[in-house]
Amino acid sequence: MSIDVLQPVQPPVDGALRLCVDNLSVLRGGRRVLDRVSFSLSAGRALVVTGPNGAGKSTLLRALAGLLPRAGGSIALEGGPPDVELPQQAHYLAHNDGLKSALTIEENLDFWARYLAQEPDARSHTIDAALAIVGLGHVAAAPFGVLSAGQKRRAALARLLVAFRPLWLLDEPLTALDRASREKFAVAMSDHCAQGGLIVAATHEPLGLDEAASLALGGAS
Ligand SMILES: Nc1ncnc2c1ncn2[C@@H]1O[C@H](COP(=O)(O)OP(=O)(O)OP(=O)(O)O)[C@@H](O)[C@H]1O
Repeated sequence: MSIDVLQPVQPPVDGALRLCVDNLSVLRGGRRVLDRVSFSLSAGRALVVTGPNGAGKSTLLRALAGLLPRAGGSIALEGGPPDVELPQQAHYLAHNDGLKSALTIEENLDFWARYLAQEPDARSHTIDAALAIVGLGHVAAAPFGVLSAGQKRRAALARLLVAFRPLWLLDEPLTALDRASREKFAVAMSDHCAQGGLIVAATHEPLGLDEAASLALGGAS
């Protein structure tokens, strides 16, 4: 199978990255869902985005991932390679797991690792290592489609590990995870931050990170 590859991402200078969101406004269906949202996040830090249903958490993540246009304001990942766009420096984990039902978990992760065209980087995990971290080594050869809901989410989280991207954008990452899996993923998130990564996570539940900053969005619908 031949696949188009994204531009390789050079590892950022540790500690130099900073996500800066300034007066961000986003419309959905003509309605201003995000109105002049501002925050900044340094390398090594995590931001937990909270708010009631409809507050705009997914909208914020999609805008950061470059999937929704801005109605105003700016988004910048400062300190990274100037010729690489922000979405190519990010992993975006949506509600959808982003894996193919008919492919095995190994095949899915192999696709993502090659698609993301990672240069050799000590911060990327092998597929075996990523599966071990999320506790799916025993079902590596099973089609993604036959997994349980929690196993599917764990496979989606393994996708974050097989190619290093400094910025993780996570929409309800803990959905369907049992307690042990949540604890393991909390360790993976801490490790990512310790490596100079940044995390923006929308969640209704505690992420298990001790020192995460928080951003509360208002306005339910
Ligand atoms: N394609 C769309 N067209 C019109 N309105 C939309 C569209 N997508 C989302 N919205 C609206 O935008 C608002 C924000 O939705 P969003 O999914 O960002 O909320 P959320 O905070 O992530 O909610 P939840 O906690 O339920 O996941 C909601 O009122 C939603 O109905």
